[in-house]
Amino acid sequence: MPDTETTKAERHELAARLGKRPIVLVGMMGAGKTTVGRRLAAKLGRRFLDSDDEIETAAGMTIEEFFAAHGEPEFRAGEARVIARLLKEDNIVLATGGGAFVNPETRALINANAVSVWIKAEFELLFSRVSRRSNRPLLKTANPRDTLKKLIEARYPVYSEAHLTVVSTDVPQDTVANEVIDAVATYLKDK
Ligand SMILES: Nc1ncnc2c1ncn2[C@@H]1O[C@H](COP(=O)(O)OP(=O)(O)O)[C@@H](O)[C@H]1O
Ligand SMILES: O=C(O)C1=C[C@@H](OP(=O)(O)O)[C@@H](O)[C@H](O)C1
Ligand SMILES: [Mg+2]
Repeated sequence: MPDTETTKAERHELAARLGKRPIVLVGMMGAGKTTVGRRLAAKLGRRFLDSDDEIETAAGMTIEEFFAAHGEPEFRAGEARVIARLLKEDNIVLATGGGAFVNPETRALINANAVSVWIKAEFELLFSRVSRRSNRPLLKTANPRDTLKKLIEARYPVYSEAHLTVVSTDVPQDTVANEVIDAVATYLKDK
């Protein structure tokens, strides 16, 4: 979408309706939460935060190293704490790690304090993206395709509790970011 006067005006209106409330992106690994979130924040003049980045900085190690050193339960506890803290920030776009919204307390906190958006992508697209890099410890199994399928089955009902869903097909991240803006604007108009 070109950065026309109309879209600028629409973004202004969106900002007014949204106030300082965070926009939080949820969904499967590889959906594009981090890349789209960064783009979205730039478009809206908001600060971009990523729960995985915060954990990496606080722990002084990568997510992969964290899983290896401390295991998944400790990662999930840290993730929940980090997100609760970040949700107190104003004017942010927060990209969560794919498992964060599965935690019922985190999910309730996000939905009470932010506008949540499920970035939804179909299996083959997700798989092609996550298999390009090997930094997702949950997929280090004998059959990563099967693991990803099972995670999708288990998590889709949970992600559907987000306020909004934006389907990400194989289009540029900029397009997906604009679709999120449109979806949030429509949602807030109905409120
Ligand atoms: N719309 C898009 N078009 C092309 N590549 C994308 C798009 N969204 C994400 N990607 C790529 O897919 C991979 C996973 O994206 P990422 O933002 O890390 O997803 P998530 O944070 O949801 O796991 C990255 O290599 C990223 O560059
Ligand atoms: O789906 C998951 O449980 C995870 C997703 C990852 O984040 P992205 O969704 O940003 O890849 C990261 O938090 C960790 O590897 C666990
Ligand atoms: Mg991410």
